[in-house]
Amino acid sequence: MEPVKVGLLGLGTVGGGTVSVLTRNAAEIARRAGRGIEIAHAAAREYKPEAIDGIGQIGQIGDDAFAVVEDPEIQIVIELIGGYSPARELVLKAIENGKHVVTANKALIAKHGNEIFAAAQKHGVTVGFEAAVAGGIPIIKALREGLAANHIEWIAGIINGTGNFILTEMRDKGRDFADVLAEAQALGYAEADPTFDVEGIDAAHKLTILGSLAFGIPLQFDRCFTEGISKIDAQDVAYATELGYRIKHLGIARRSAGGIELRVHPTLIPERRLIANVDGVMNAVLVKGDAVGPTLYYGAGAGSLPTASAVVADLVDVVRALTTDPTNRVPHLAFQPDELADTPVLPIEEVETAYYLRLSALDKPGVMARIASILGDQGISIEAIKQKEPAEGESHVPLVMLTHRVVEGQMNQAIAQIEALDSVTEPVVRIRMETLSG
Ligand SMILES: NC(=O)C1=CN([C@@H]2O[C@H](COP(=O)(O)OP(=O)(O)OC[C@H]3O[C@@H](n4cnc5c(N)ncnc54)[C@H](O)[C@@H]3O)[C@@H](O)[C@H]2O)C=CC1
Ligand SMILES: N[C@@H](CC=O)C(=O)O
Ligand code: NA
Repeated sequence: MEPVKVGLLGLGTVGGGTVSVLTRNAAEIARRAGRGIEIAHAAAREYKPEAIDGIGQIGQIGDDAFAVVEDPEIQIVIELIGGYSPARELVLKAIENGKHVVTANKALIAKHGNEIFAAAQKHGVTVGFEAAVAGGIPIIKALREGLAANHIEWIAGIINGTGNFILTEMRDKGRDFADVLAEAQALGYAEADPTFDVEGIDAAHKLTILGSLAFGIPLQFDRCFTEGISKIDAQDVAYATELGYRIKHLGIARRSAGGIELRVHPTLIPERRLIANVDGVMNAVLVKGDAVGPTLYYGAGAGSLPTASAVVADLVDVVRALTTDPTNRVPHLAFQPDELADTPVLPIEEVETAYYLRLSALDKPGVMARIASILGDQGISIEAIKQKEPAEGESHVPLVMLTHRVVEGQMNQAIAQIEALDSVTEPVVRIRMETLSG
């Protein structure tokens, strides 16, 4: 049989890796897919030909991405340019032209996925996006297929490689934030705009997708609570370590009584937990299903070849299904499109969790009692408290506390009252704790 002709948009970190993987493993991939796969037409504004193994295998390379999606020879378009626009227009045009799409673009799927999947359904084509979440880890496949029997209770994941790389290097080697970020950029891990990595936006894109796959709800990126790693203080990393915890940037999607929690934020995790020991660019996703129990998926969350592994896996899936009836294909969001639920996504004020608090209070009688009574009035009980040594010549002492679970709205009120005390001069630092198994 003739090889399938695919079009490739973007020849950067992931695009280049995709060309390399398709070249080096061509024979095995063809044995799996049932046909050879040929990159007949590629487009990139910029690329380094010398850095891409197999570049010579590409039929035609130009700089006009729309020429690829309009090319009648192309059956499948791989979108690896990133960003919202023109990626959205290119993908919609490819779909309208009856082409299947594979993309690594989580920003695009999280924000425009509902529109894109509806268009794909209308035109009988598939959009693969395995590379969009946790890089090379086949987590989308696991949720859509491997765990299809389960009522999913929660998901918790380290889903940004750049952020995890930064936190790990800072903790283990005492390196500077900006210096590690520059290295992550040089290694091709970071987003075009690295604030997406460090402010949690990239993780929120990915969690939005995971939440929809797990709970069968439409994609709602705007409802995902998002806090990044840029404000994590070295003091808190050290205090957390003393208390037996690691600080990781976690995405949590969880069913609770009132709705669904979708939140990404720095999180204290007991250091004995496997996920607390996932370091560097590695990602890990924990999924708890009612039948299977907890499951854990681990692998490289970013980088050229690991991400290309997921892109090419999607490509193989699409090629295998080219001749099947579109209605028999695995649904994009794991649930049939007309079976998506309108379960609300909860505002963060309604989420219940435990907290690490650090505050700086004047070292005089009665202050601690006042703070304890504010917390008590909000129904917040303290599990552990440590008073640290004040810095030389300082009249304020750092107080570190771990609380039991409380609804965030109540914690907000307690923190506002504590910060209003004359004896407390700096904002209270609050880091949420991982309490899923509790
Ligand atoms: N780098 C990584 O480790 C991972 C990246 N991703 C996603 O993969 C996608 C690609 O990322 P990277 O390869 O890292 O980006 P990159 O910046 O290395 O490469 C982007 C490529 O697209 C080209 N391009 C951009 N706009 C274009 C346009 N309008 N027309 C034609 N060419 C255009 C650039 O010239 C370049 O060749 C993004 O959506 C990113 O979020 C997903 C998982 C991991
Ligand atoms: N910038 C992202 C790339 C992969 O999705 C990350 O660092 O995780
Ligand atoms: Na993946």
